[in-house]
Amino acid sequence: MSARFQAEHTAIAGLTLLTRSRLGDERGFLSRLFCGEELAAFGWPGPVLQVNETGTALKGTVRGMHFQHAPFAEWKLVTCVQGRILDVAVDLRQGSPTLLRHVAVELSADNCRSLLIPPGFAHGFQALSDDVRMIYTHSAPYRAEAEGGLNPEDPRLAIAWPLPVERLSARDQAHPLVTSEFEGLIV
Ligand SMILES: Cc1cn([C@H]2C[C@H](O)[C@@H](COP(=O)(O)OP(=O)(O)O[C@H]3O[C@H](C)C(=O)[C@H](O)[C@H]3O)O2)c(=O)[nH]c1=O
Repeated sequence: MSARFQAEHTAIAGLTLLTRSRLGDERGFLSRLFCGEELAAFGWPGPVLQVNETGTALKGTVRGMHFQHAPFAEWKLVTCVQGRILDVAVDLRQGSPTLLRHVAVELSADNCRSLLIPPGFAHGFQALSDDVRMIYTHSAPYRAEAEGGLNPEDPRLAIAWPLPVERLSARDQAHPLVTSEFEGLIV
C-alpha cells in the first residue's frame, strides 16, 4: 500500500510537516488522520493516549503557546479539519541549536497538512477563518499539573501573527515571558 503521508522536514530538526493523501471516488474521499506504522518513521513513539478536538469560532483568535513538562512531555499531531489556521511550534529543547526558534505553517482542511511536534516544543495557532476545528493526537495523557505555557506575544519568540491577536484566554495571557536565563526544557 502506498504511503498515506508525504513528509517535509522543516527548518527545525525533528519537527515534521505531513501532507495526508485523500483516496477519492464519486462518493467523496477517505483520508487517514493518523497511522502509527507510518508516523513511527518520523519519531512517533508508541500508542496514542489521547485525541482532542477543539473548535474556534472567530478568526483572529489565538490559542497557545502550550506544552507539558516531563514526564508528561508529549508528541502531538496537530490537524485542522475545518477552516484555516497559522500553526506555530517553538523549539524549547535544552541544548537545541534552534532553541526559541519557531516554525509557522498554514494548516487547513483543504491543504491536508498536519504538524508533527516532538516533546519539548510549545504549540499554538491563530484562526485565519471563522469556525475552525482542530484534531490533536497525543502520545501522553493530559496532566494539568504538568502544563506549561509561553505568551504568544512574547517579543523573544517574535511570532508574526498574520492578524491582530484576539480572544487570548486568561491563562494564555498570564503565561510568563521568556527571560535571558531560559536554558530550555529537559524532556
Ligand atoms: C489540553 C487539554 C485541556 N483540557 C482542559 C483544560 C481546560 O479546562 C480546557 C481548555 O484547555 P485549554 O485552554 O488548554 O485549551 P486550548 O487553549 O484550546 O489548548 C489547545 O490548544 C493549544 C494550542 C494546544 O496546543 C493544546 O494542546 C490544545 O489542547 O480543557 C483537557 O481536559 N484535556 C486536555 O488534553
